[in-house]
Amino acid sequence: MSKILFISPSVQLAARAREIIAERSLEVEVQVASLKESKEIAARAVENGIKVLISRGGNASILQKCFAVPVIKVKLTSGCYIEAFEKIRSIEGPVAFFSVEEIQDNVKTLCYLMDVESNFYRFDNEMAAEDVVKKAVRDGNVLGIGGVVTEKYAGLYDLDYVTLENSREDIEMALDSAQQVLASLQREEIRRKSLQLQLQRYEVIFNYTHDGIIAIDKKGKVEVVNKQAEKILPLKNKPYEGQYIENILPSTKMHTVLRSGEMETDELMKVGNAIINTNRIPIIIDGQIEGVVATFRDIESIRISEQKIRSNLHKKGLASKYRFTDMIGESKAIQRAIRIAKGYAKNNSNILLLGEIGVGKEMFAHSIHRESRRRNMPFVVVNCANVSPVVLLADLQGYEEGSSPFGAKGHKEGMFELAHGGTLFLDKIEDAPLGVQALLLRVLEDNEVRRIGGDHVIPIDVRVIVSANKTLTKKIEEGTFLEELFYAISVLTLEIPPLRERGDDYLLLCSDWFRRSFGADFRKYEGKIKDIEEYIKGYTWKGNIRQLSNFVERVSVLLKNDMSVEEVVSTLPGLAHPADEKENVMLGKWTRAAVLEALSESKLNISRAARLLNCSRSTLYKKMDEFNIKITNGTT
Ligand SMILES: Nc1ncnc2c1ncn2[C@@H]1O[C@H](COP(=O)(O)OP(=O)(O)OP(=O)(O)O)[C@@H](O)[C@H]1O
Repeated sequence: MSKILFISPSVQLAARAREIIAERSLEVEVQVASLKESKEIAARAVENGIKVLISRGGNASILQKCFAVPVIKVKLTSGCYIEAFEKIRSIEGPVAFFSVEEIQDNVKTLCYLMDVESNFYRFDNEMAAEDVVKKAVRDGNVLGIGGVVTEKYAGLYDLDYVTLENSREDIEMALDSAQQVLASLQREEIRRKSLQLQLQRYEVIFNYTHDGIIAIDKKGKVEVVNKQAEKILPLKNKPYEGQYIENILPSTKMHTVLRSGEMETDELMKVGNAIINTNRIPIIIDGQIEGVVATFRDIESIRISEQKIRSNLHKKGLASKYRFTDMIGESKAIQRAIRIAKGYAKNNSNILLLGEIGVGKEMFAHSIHRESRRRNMPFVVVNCANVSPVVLLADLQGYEEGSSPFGAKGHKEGMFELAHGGTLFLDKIEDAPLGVQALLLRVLEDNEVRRIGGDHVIPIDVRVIVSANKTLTKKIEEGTFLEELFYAISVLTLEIPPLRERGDDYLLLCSDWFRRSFGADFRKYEGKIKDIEEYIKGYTWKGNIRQLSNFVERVSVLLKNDMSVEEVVSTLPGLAHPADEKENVMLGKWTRAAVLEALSESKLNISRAARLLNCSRSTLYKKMDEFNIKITNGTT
């Protein structure tokens, strides 16, 4: 549909315009209309989507006054007067020029040079047109020159008349201008729409983010407040926009950032019962502070919703059970392993955990998952030892209806599918049969899995952590473990030290397990337990963690059966030579996230947070300073 309408006051002009439009294959509609009709026609056209109007003389002036759309005028250039001046030369007496706008100066100059007595009459509507013609006749003019409106009245009052017609160039110029105006309007429209889209997008983000947001201008007046900010903060004096920030949030610190221009991030504060994390960011344009935007996050509620997700996963048995803080051990060896594991947790590559039986490989896998970005997604454990290849394949791949290798009914999701988005822990990978190894290699390479009997592949996003003992290398040499699979799973490798290399950690483990084993009765047996602990202090534990846990269990049973300490110690098999040296160096325990979590859990109570982190208040203050964690008393 055409977007340009040419409203012509004369039939002749319309015919010429149509000719040019057809020649140049333009999309322009042409209509002939008198001064009276043109307004109505234009109104309808604009309603139907016309974006640009073209017209001439009085019509054009009226349309310009009445409509917001651009109106392009077909101008009467000096060339239009050639015919008129030919005629003037052949007559005697004054000549009347009729026009809506001022007659061009060069026409007046020509009259002067040709010694023509000329009178100029202007009008701006139909009635005025008749009046000016009557006046011209009364004034004794012998010839009238003008457009089609006055032509009609010249005939009526018997005035000889020359109708001015536009040249081809005049029409072409108007058509070109109209095309250019339309093109720029359309460009503007596209820009406007994309701006609107962007604005709407920001509005949605602004109102549906979990963060509260407040923006103030350079005078400290509130520009916007989102819904979350209202929920999180005790704001006063609605409506907020246009008010000084202090009026709606008296203890705000946004104006200090407005003065300093320095951003303040991750400040913690207590608002009512909630712990809020705040960022205050100055908006700086060309070196000038133009305002401040502050974001607020209720960490308590985030923690609660994360807990909800985790508890759902727990219900399904797909959540990790341990985190690094559950790990007992202060030896250099275990702390080094924990530090490396925490580094691996941030990465997304597959991990190989190497270590003897019961050194805590599975506990490390759980903790790595818990520390990783995938923490709220499933953690799935698959034991590769002592399981038949058929069962293991069916467990990993899943099967479609009617394809169960055991004739079971229905379909089953495979472990890879269950672990989607999270972590799959393959325990004792060295025992995986070759067929299973081949499947694992395929899945790890392609990131997709196909159920047994399935006809389509399922894309998966899973991080794989595997555990193995030292026999893995031997199996690769023997050819019973695929070398390619080893490379795929061992991008990051962590060797977990055996308990005998962890100094006095066995004592810490014992003491923790005794507490758990005796529970509420601990106080009753505390004396005897202390004696046992004193006794084993002089020895080095030669067994692994599992043996130590069995030892604690046995001692607990014996003590509960009223055996004396002497009797109990006589049955201690795992103890050997006295420890040569004590290793008790704390390393790598501190992360910003751990400090924030402890502060959040303790509701910003420094003493409680320090207890949670197992350190003194002054150490905690030092660490908060190091990690740039500030606690303020205000609300923002
Ligand atoms: N540092 C630790 N602190 C507290 N408990 C631990 C620690 N390391 C291991 N344990 C406990 O010891 C037991 C054995 O740990 P885990 O199952 O993680 O070892 P593993 O190396 O995976 O054993 P396996 O070789 O038999 O698969 C678990 O009950 C675990 O909770």
